[in-house]
Amino acid sequence: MALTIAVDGPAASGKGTISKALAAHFAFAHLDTGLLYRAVGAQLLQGADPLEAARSLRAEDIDADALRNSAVAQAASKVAAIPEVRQALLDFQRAFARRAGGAVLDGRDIGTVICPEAEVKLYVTASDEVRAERRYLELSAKGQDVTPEGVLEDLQARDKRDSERATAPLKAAEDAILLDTSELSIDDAVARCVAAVDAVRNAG
Ligand SMILES: Nc1ncnc2c1ncn2[C@@H]1O[C@H](COP(=O)(O)OP(=O)(O)O)[C@@H](O)[C@H]1O
Ligand SMILES: Nc1ccn([C@@H]2O[C@H](COP(=O)(O)OP(=O)(O)O)[C@@H](O)[C@H]2O)c(=O)n1
Repeated sequence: MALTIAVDGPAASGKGTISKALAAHFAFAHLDTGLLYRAVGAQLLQGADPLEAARSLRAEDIDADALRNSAVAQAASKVAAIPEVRQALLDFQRAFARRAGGAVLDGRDIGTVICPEAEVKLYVTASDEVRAERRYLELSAKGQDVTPEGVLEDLQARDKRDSERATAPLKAAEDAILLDTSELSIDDAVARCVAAVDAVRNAG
């Protein structure tokens, strides 16, 4: 049974890790929608007009590794507050969600705006300190010049901007399953999500 799985949550909560694992487990396609906003944010940093950048974005041009740093993340959350930018990225995400073989999308507004009809919605959280520690370890392992305090500030500033914006703010859909991963290993978090998806598949 092909499903759409929507995975939302704040920065570095583990939603990408869970989404990738769900896609591999169920042989569904996966879209990290944050990369779309990061790609537009990176172009803003190079002086481009964000709306032009969003309209001309080609998914195949996105270089994920080059986009995973704090400067691009901040720029992403700024362009993400522009309603026309979100609108320009909407059709691509909706088309992806309807793929015949099943799809997992992760972001901020997947369960609320992009795929309100998704059969499974997960909202992944973890405490600020845990998320900052994980992101700090991730970025410093890649050789980036980051401090734990700087990473915590980056996450909190983005979460505030993402939650308070008027268009498609970060929030759990009313019918989302909430998962706090603060005290869960990756394997345990993924196992719970697989079980949640299986419950829907078996009921359907
Ligand atoms: N349950 C977990 N326990 C420990 N580390 C985790 C867990 N989930 C994710 N991570 C790690 O935390 C970092 C951020 O996870 P990621 O999935 O990229 O978050 P998000 O997509 O929400 O930004 C990654 O380095 C990832 O390996
Ligand atoms: N569906 C989405 C996905 C990301 N975003 C924005 O893009 C930024 C980067 O998203 P991301 O998912 O790559 O960030 P992390 O959670 O991985 O740190 C977020 O802070 C949001 O501002 C969004 O507004 N809507």
